[in-house]
Order: sequence, then structure tokens, then C-alpha cells
Amino acid sequence: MSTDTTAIGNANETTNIRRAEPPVNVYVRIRPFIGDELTRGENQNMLCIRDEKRIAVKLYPTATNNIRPAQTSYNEYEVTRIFDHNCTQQELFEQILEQPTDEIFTGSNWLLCTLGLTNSGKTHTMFGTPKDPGLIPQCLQRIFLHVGYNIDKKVLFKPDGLENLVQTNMNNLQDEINYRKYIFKDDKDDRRRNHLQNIIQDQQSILDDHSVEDEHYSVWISFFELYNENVLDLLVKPSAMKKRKPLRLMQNSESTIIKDLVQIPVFDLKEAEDTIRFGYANRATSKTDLNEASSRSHAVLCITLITFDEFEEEPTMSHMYICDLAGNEPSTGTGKQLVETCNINTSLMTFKDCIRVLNENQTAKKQMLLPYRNSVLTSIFRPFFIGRGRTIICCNVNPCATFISQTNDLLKFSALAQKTIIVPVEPPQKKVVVESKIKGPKRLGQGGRPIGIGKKKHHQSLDSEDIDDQDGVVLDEAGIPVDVQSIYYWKYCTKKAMDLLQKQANNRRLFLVQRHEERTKAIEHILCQRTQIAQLNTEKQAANQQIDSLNKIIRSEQENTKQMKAKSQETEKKYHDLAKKFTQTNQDNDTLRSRLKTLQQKFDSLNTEYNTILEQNRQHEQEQFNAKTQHNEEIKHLKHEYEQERLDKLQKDKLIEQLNEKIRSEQNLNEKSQQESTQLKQDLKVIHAKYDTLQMELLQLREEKTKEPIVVIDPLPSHPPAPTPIPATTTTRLMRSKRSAHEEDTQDNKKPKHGTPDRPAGNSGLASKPSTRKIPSRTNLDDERKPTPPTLTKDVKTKSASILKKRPLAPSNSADSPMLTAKSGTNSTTSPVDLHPLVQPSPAISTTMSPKPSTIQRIQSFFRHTPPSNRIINQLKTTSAGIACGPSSPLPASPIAILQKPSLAMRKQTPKRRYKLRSRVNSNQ
Ligand SMILES: Nc1ncnc2c1ncn2[C@@H]1O[C@H](COP(=O)(O)OP(=O)(O)OP(=O)(O)O)[C@@H](O)[C@H]1O
Repeated sequence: MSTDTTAIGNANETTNIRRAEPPVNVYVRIRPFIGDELTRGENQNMLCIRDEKRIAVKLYPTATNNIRPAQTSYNEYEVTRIFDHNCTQQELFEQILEQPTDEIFTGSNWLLCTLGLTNSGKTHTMFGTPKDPGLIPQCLQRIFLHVGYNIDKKVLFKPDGLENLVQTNMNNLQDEINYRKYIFKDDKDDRRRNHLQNIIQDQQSILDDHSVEDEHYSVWISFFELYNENVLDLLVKPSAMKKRKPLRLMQNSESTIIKDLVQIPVFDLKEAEDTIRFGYANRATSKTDLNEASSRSHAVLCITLITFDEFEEEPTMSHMYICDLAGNEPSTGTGKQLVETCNINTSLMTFKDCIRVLNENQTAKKQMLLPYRNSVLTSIFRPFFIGRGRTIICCNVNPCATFISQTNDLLKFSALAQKTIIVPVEPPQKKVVVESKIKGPKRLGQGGRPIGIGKKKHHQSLDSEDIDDQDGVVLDEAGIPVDVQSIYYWKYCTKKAMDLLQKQANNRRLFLVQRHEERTKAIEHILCQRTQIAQLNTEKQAANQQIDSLNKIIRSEQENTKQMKAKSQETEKKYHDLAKKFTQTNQDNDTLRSRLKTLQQKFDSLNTEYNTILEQNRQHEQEQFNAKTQHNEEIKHLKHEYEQERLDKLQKDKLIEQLNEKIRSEQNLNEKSQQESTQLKQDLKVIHAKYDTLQMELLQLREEKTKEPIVVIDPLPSHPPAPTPIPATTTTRLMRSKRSAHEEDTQDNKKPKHGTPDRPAGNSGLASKPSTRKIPSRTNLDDERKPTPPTLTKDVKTKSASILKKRPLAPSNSADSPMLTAKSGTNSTTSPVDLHPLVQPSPAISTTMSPKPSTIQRIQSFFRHTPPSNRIINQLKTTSAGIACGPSSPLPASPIAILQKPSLAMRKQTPKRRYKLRSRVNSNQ
């Protein structure tokens, strides 16, 4: 372990000095709860801020920490200033770094480093965010605010290590030109990339014009990290990042030099920020259990300010070291992460040890050696431990209850550091190395007078002595040597020129003194202006705050305006819609009005029509009323008539009923007679059979009596002449044909509508259809009924009468006659004479004579027309009378019957109907 002799001095002297000096500035910043810390229950009010400088840590068992005793106790610590979670970045800068930043312009060096657990907000405090810049961006802003237009555009000097300066030339700025090219590679124009190059090219002429400016500042930035105890440059080419080698540390008794560290001149704030952003991107970070982007190295930013003035002998150089230390964390990882954590913790431990030793040395009689060589970090910061600069420590505190033990340790160290006083020592004499043959700027104060002028003075004295001592020189009236070829003449001229130059130099000196005074005044004025600017800045900040609040108001107003605009647009839309509707409604109204007009006209016309119709109706009603009264009278009359007719009808009905009863009885009789007739028909059939046998007998008899002549007297004049004898076959045939004709007649008689032969045709309604068939028997009978024509001979008549007298028909019905036998068997009372007068035997028929064919025929006809029984005849008479009664006295259709119809009676009696009814009644009547 090496010792640092610069830190060891006389103990008593040092203690006295220390008391006068301010201690190390230690600030505590407590970050707010982030992420899910509140939901995890990390807020257990473990930290209690007593006042601006005092903070108390509550110690009792928590959910995750059971180390502490059960009873609640507080550890109270005092620091320079405490900032709670409400502290803004700007507030922090104003309190911590504003004054140190101003002081680097007076040549002081400052070290600001952050300490704290991992994830406690160290990087956030240093760099911040684009919207909420941290201490470094604000510090740069402050520096460039001071520098203003006095930036050294000539880049006359460059830092050599942390303590020395070198004058620049064409060669030693080449590295910086290259650095700037890749750092500002994203520039759209080449202005910044070529800026330094252009300066160097114009350097010759600029250097000649040294008298124009009086105060210059040049700002240089270097950015490196301490990773695993190696110094690694952060401003190297991205392509060389992986190959980059650790930089070497070179130390002497006064300072530490990092060899080959890139230092870049920046000419404005933008360039400085871009440079730092470039370096920050190269920093080693990785994800840990506690932080998404945990710093795995200590990042050190060095801002170097070179100041030179025409009236000062030497340029001054000051540094601002801003160090974002990696977080102190438990050694829980493995492999690479464990190595990183160990190195981080070692370097932090050494840093704390150095502070502790310094603190202990304040009171200890025997001064201890600083263990700064134990880590690269403390080696670099050594000048600050030996008083070559001031130190600020910012302790970032994680408020979570989980880490309260580590927080307590950190605050304990902070309180210790805050009590530590580091005695400042005189800065070593800065060496300005002139490497180029080109002359540097000529300083007025340098060497008292210009070299040339001093030499001239020396020559002048010599020359004047020469001239004064010259005796043989011929002078004119003005005292000028006449001989221009002589040395005295030229000496004289030179003397005069020197005098003139001296005069000019004196004048210039006076001018420069005057200008210096003016500039001093101007500087005073500028300083005054700076204070004014500071005031203005505060005012500006206040104004900015006001602007912010106003902006908020404006934003809210804008939002309101937007909403109002939207509303107005909506309203406008509604208005347009309503206007459209209004025009539409107007058009509708117009059309409705026109329609109303036409309707009004129609209404008027209809009204007039209505009035006329009303009048007509009134008249019509009157007429109807009159007609109604008439109709009522008519109805009364008709009712009366109807009553009469009804009575008549009742009488007639009674009559009809009586007649109906009669008809019914007649019908019964008729049925009985029909039964009898069927019986008779059967009898007739039997008689026919008998008749045939009789015929046969008759034929036999005829054959027997062929020889006997038969006189046949024909009573009818229309009768054909006496028939010639007919052969038997022919007679038989004739008989048969007659019988068939008789059968046909019988069959015709079966028909009910055929009237009986004695029924008068004219009295029967059924007889209105006379039978087209002529019954020969009836004709014969009619003919028989007729009186015998006078053409008949008396003989014949007599004969026939005699025959009839002698041989009445009854005797003809002898025992051998089947006809008589049958008749006598069935009805002895039946007699053809009694029954039917028409069938009485004709007196013309002579029975005495042998039967002739005509007689046979008459017999046949007799049998054929067997008269019905009396009963049948009576029945027929009754029936015919009944039947004749119907159609002979038909009931006339009565109008009352029509009126009796319910449909007609119920029908509404309109005048028209009434009229029709009346006309019908009239027509019926
Ligand atoms: N004052 C603050 N306000 C709001 N957020 C903060 C504040 N301080 C820290 N944070 C947030 O806390 C988180 C951790 O912060 P940061 O990375 O700076 O911690 P750290 O101490 O640098 O950690 P490490 O040592 O691991 O690098 C970040 O997300 C950051 O945004």
C-alpha cells in the first residue's frame, strides 16, 4: 500500500485550517415509491424527516426484516440537506450544484458523486430524462450560460491530463478532430464534424489577431467508466467498443493522469449533450433482480473548463467531476454478475474508508494513511481527498421497508461524511507546454514590455550616443545629417523611427490601458448583467411556472374550445338539419295551402250542392211525408179489405177441408174398386179361357150347321153388304184377331186415365186428353144406341125382334154357355141390361136363327165388354163426380194470400213497393 505524503502534514496546523473550512457537502434524496412497491406494502413510514438537515430511521421488525428488536427505535442522522420525494430535478440542482458550477469559473475543482443502494435513483438524479433533465444536463446548461459568446473559438489550449495544459497546433488536435467526426456522425450538415478542423486551418490568421479578444473559455468533456476496476473510455468509436483496452493511470505526487483518455472540445450545449448521450449509450448496464437497467460500473464525467485572459499571465483550468456510482447491492449473483458486484462493493467500500479515515484524522493525533490505492475509483479521486478540490456526496435513498437496514447504514455514512472536513491545498503551478513553433498569444503582462520594444530601446540609446558623440558630422538646420550616404544619417533616421514607434507604443499602451479600464467596466457591467440575468432567470422561472400554469389553463381552455367547437359543429349540423326541415316544411305548407285552397273551393261548391240537395231533400221529405200519409190510408183500406178476404178465405178453407174429406173417402172407395177390378180381370182371364173353348164349340157348331143358312140382319146402313161365307180358317183367324183387339182394349182400360165408356168426356178434366184409339166396340155400341135407320127392312127388324123375344139373351146363357155359367156363379144379380143400358141386347139380333158369324161376333163383343158391377159403376160415378168437382171450381188466386206471405208482410214498405203492391192488388181484383 502506498502512502500519500500530500495528505499528511502538521496535525495542529491542519486542525486549525479545517475548522475554518466547510465540511463535505452531503445531501440525501429520497425517491418516491415506484412500480408495485406500494401494493407490495413497502410503505411503512420507515423514514421520518425531522427538518431540512435531520432524518430519522425507524427500526423495528418488518415483514421482511426480523433482525431488529421488537421495540420501535429511531436512528437520527444529520446531513447538509434532505430532499423528500417531492423534490424536483431543478430544485435539486439549484441546491446542490448551481454554486459549484459557478465556482469552476474561478478555478475551483469539484467532485459530485452519488451513493446509494441499487434502484435508489442515482442515475435518475444524474442524467434524468429528456423532459426532466438531471444534474449533468443542468450543469452543462449553466456552464454554457456563463460562457456565452466567450467560447474559445481558436482552441488555443488543450488539457493534458487533469493538471496540465498544452498549446494546440496542427498536429495535436488531430485526435480530437477524429473523435468529433464519429461522435457527431448523426449530424445532418457537416458543420459540427468539421468545426474543429476549420478552426485549425484558420489558426494562423487567428493567432495574429490576438489583441481583439480578452477572455476565452474552452469546454472539454471526457467520459469514462470504472468497470471491474478498469478504466474504460466511453467516447471511443462504437466499432472499437469491444476491443477497447483499459486505460492506464499515471500518478505523481500532485495529480493523477489517465493516459490516452479521449477529451473532446465542445462549443455549445447541444454538442456537450450529444457527447454525453454518446458515452452514456456505451455504458455497461444490465437487468438485475432489483433494477431493469442497473448500472454495472461507476460512470465518471469530467467537464474541464480552460479560461484565459489577455491580461493574465497563465490560462487557468478547472474540473467538474460528476460520478454516477454503481449501486451497493448484496452479493447474490453468480459468475460475471458476482464479479461485478464484488468490484462495485469493493470500490465503494474503499471510497467510504477514505472518508472515514479523513474523518478520523480530523481528531486523531496520529494521522492515518488514506487507503485510496485500494481501488481505481479512489485513486482517480485522490486529488479531492488531499484538498485539491471540493467534494459533494448525494445519497439516494430507497424508501422501501425491505431495505431499511441498508438505508440506515448509508445514512450513517452520510452523517459521518458530512462531518468530514478536507483541508484545501494550494493548487500546483500549472505548466503550459508550448509544443509548436508557432508563437502563442502575446500577453501584455508577459515580460513587462514586448521583446521587440525592449531591444529597440537598447538600440536607441546606443544610436543617440553614437550620434551625440559624433563631432565631424555635417548637420543641416533641422539637425539632420546632410550626408545621406553616411552611417550617421541612417542612425538618425532609425532614431527618429524608434522615437516614433515608441510614441506609438506609448499611445497604444495608453489606448490599451483605457480599453482595459473600459473592459473592466464592461466586465463589471457584465457581472451586473449576470446578476440581473440571474434575477431574470428566477423571474423567468417564475414566469415559466406561470406560463406552465397558463399553458395548463390554455390546454384546458383549448380542450373546452374543442368541446365547444364539437358542440357548435353539432349544433350547426342540427341547425342545418332544422333549416332543411324548415324549408321542407315551408314547401309542404305551400302545397298544403294550395291544396287547402282547392279543398276550400271544392268545399264551397259542395256546400252549395249540399244546400240545394238539402232543399231537395226537404221537398222530397215533404213529398214522402205526403205519400206516407196516403200510403197509411191505403194500408188501412187494404187492411180492411184483407180482413174481409181473410174471412172469405177461412170459409173457403172450411169448404176445401170438407171437399178433401170427401176426396179421401172417394180415394178409399177407389182403392177398393181397384182391388175389385183386379179381381175382375182375373175373372176375365178365366172367362177368356172359357170363351175360347166356347169359340171352339161355336166353330164346331158352325161346321155342323154350315149347311144351315144364317140370316144376318145388319141394322147399320153403313154396314158392308152381307158377308160372304168365310172359311173356317178365316173365321178362326178373325176371331182370334178380334180377341187380340179386345185384349188390347182391356190392356188400354187398365190405364187409369182412360174413362169408362159411359163417362161423359166433356165433364172430366182427365178426358180433356181424348184417347186417340178408337174402340170399335163402343162405336158399335153407339151405333147400336142410335135409332135404327129407316132403311132397314121390316122383315129383318121383325125377325130379329122375334129372335130376341124368342131367344132372349138370358136363354142364350144356357148351361152349355160357359159365359152364363161363370156369371151365374159369381153374381146372379149382374145383368148386362141393368148394368149398362148401352149394352142391352139389340133387338135386331135374331136368336132364332142359327148363329151366323156376325152374331158370334156380337156374342164375342158381349163377352168382351162385360159390364162392371153396380158398385164399381157407382164408385166410378162418385170418383168422376169428385174429380169433376176439382177442376170445375178452381179457387182463384187471392191477393190476400199474397199479402199473407210473411216475407212480403215483413218487407219494408217503401212507397215504390207500396205502389207495386197496390197495383198488384188492383190487377188481381
Ligand atoms: N426522484 C425520482 N422520481 C421518479 N422516479 C425515480 C426517481 N428516482 C428514481 N426513480 C426511478 O427509479 C428507478 C431506478 O432508478 P435508477 O436506475 O436511477 O436507480 P440506480 O440507483 O441508478 O440503480 P443502479 O444502481 O442499479 O444503477 C428508475 O425507473 C427511475 O426512473
